[in-house]
Amino acid sequence: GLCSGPSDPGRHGWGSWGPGCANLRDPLPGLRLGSLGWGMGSGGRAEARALPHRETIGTYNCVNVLLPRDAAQLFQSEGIFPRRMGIESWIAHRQIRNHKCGIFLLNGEEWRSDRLILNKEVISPAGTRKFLPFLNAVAQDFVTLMHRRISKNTRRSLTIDLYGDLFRFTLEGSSYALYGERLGLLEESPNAESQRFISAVETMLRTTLPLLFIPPGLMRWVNTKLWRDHIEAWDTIFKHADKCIQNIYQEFCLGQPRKYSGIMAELLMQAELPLDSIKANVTEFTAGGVDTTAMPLLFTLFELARNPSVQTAIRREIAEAESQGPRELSKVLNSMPLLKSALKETLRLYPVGITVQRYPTKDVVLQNYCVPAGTLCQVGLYAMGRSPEVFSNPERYDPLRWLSKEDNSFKALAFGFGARQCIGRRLAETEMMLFLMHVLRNFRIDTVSKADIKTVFGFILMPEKPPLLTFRPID
Ligand code: HEM
Repeated sequence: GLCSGPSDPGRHGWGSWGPGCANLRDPLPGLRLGSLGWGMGSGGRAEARALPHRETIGTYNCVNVLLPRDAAQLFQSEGIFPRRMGIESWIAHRQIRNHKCGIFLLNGEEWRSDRLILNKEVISPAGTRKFLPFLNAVAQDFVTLMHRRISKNTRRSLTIDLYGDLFRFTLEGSSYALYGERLGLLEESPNAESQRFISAVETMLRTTLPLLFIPPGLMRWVNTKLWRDHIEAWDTIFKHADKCIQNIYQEFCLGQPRKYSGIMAELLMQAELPLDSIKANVTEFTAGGVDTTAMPLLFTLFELARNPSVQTAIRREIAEAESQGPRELSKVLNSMPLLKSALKETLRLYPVGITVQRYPTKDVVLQNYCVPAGTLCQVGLYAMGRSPEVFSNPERYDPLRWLSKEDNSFKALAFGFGARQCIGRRLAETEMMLFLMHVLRNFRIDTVSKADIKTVFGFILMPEKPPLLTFRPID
C-alpha cells in the first residue's frame, strides 16, 4: 500500500522518509512503466530507486495510495474545489484561439460553477434518461452493421479486431447524445464531413500524448508538425460544434415543436452558461469520451469471450429483463445488475485512467504518516484492482464479486470520486450497457486466443495488441 514503514503518526515532511518507505512493490504489473510520463508515475527519490527502468521527467513528491481505506481518507480531504493538473497543449489551444476552457481544464470557483450547471444535463438521472434513446438507437445500428458484414461472409461468422469499429460506435453515440446529430459513422461510407471530424478526433488524441512530455513554452518550436496537427485537429472539432450550434438555432428559428435534441441544445436553451463555455465543454466531452469508452468495451468483449459461463449468465439476464415487456430504458438497465457488474469488473482489471489524483486541502494521515496538505496523492487504480490484499483471486474475471455481501466501498474508483468524478460516467455506463445488451442478445462472442492481454499506457490504458474476436449470430 502506501508507505508501510514504522508507525509514527506525528511524522511530517519528506526528509524523514526512508528508501523502504515509498514501497510501491510492483505498482503496475503488466504495464510498460517506460511509457509512463508526466504525473502518471510517482516521483520521489526513494521510489525512483525501486523502479530502475522507469523514465521520469524531473522529480516531484507524490504519495501512492493502494488501499480502499486510504482512498476514502484521501477523498474526505479533497476540499470543495478538487484541483486537476492541466493538459498544457489543450490549454494552449484555448489561449491561442481565444476560446474558453471547459471543466476538464478549469480549477477553483470557475470549475465549480460550470460543473454544477453541467451536472444537470450530463450526469443527473433525469438528464441521463433523456439521452438514453439516442444511445439505444446507435447500439441497434451497430448490431445491424455486424449482421450486414456477416451476411456477406460464407462462414456465417466474423473474426475481427473490433477496436476501430468500437471507436466509431462510441464517437457516434456520444456525438448524438451531445450534439443531437448523427454522423453516420456506422454506415458503409460515412460522408466527407463526418470523416474529417473522426480524423480530427483521432489526430487530437494521438498528438496529445507526445505533447505531454514537452514543456509548454517549447511546444510550438520542438516539433512543429506535431503541434500544427494538434491545433488543426482542435480547430476542426470546434468548427463541428459551431456547425451544430447553427443547426440548433435554425431549428429554434423555424419554430419547430420543442423536442429533446441532445445535451448541447438543452444547455443553449437554458442559457445558464455562456455560449463559448457550452462550446468548450461539449468539445472536451467529445475528446474525453471516445477512447475511454471504446477500450473497456473491447476488454469486456474479450473477457466475456474467454469466460463463456459469464457470457451465458449475462445473456440469460438480458432475456429475463426483456421478457418483462417494453419499459422505459432506464428501468431495463436497472434490471441487469450482472451486466453492470461485468463492466465494473472490466474497469477493475483494466482501468482506463490508471490513477486518480488529488491534492488534499488539509493534512491527512494515511497509514500513520502525516501527508502534508497540497501533496500530490494518486490512487493507483490498476495496482489496487489487482491486489490480493483488496480482491480475492484478483486475476479472476468474476462480476459476481460486486454483488456479494462484501464491503466494496472505495474499491470501484475507475470514474474517480466525489464532486470532480467523471461527468461522463452515466453517458459511458449506459452507452456500454446498451451496446452489450444488443450485441450479446444477437451474437455469441469468441476469442482466437485466451491468453492474457498485455497492456500499455498511452494516455489511457490500452491493449498492446488488440484481441481478435469472433462474432456468430444467435438464431
Ligand atoms: C469508461 C469511460 C470513462 C472512464 C473510465 C472515465 C474516467 C474518468 C476519470 C477517472 C476522471 C477523473 C475523475 C476524478 O478526478 O475524480 C474523469 C474525468 C472526466 N471525464 Fe471521464 N471517463 C470515461 C468516460 C467519459 C465520457 C464519455 C466523457 C464525456 C462526457 C467524459 C468526460 C470527462 C470529463 C469532462 C472529466 C473532467 C470532470 C471534471 O474535472 O469536473 N469521460 N473521467
